[in-house]
Amino acid sequence: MRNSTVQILNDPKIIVALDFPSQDPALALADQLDPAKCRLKVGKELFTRSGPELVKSLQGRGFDVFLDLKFHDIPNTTSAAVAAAADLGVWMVNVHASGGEKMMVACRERLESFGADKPLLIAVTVLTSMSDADLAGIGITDSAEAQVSRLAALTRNCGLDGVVCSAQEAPRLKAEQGADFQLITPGIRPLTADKGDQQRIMTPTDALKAGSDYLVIGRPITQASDPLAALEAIHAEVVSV
Ligand SMILES: O=c1ccn([C@@H]2O[C@H](COP(=O)(O)O)[C@@H](O)[C@H]2O)c(=O)[nH]1
Repeated sequence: MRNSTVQILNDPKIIVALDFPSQDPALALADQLDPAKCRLKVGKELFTRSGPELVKSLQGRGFDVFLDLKFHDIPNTTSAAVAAAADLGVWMVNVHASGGEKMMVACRERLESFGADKPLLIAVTVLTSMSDADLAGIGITDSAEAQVSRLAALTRNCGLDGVVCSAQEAPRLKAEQGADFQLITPGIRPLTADKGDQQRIMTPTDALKAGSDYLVIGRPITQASDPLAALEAIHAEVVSV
């Protein structure tokens, strides 16, 4: 069962991406962090190495976990995968919106049996590492903003809780899909941080002002010389937005 205590008491907006190669550095960082100030994201590398046990270890430390495996497969396979994530008691799980309507509806329906313990189900629109030119390279001639808008509308019509998008798209999506449709935004970069491979970026404060519900932040925290200080600085910046 999901630990909902933290969620009831408060609603941390920062999700720290634990993009580490193994369990030890991930837990070492988690042990410095406060579940009242952040949630944690487990992605493909860490989950492939350390799996459900690592998720359980993080939950045992009081953290809500976003399992960011971006499932993209046929409806039967993907819905079984999100049910497996729900069995793990994660707070949030995701699929790719480009998997289409039948896949997303199958996932939502499969989670209904989990009742109040079901995780939030969200869909990735256009990866924040992609520009308009990158989209053209895969045959999508619309802008990233237009493609995100189209996939967000599809996601909402399928009854999911929200999308992963860039904070740059947040004002348009809030206007089109409503305030309750959750926007989870990676590509967050404090002014002094390296952009790295991200294309559609925004600062933490600007992202919240634009309408982001949750900020996914990895390297600006995990690669900082003092990760705890980096998180504290971002937390202090956004707590009053
Ligand atoms: O569109 C997307 C979807 C997921 N991500 C993930 O978020 C973090 C971002 O990490 P940074 O180090 O802050 O760039 C990472 O785990 C990605 O897999 C994304 O960036 N964009």
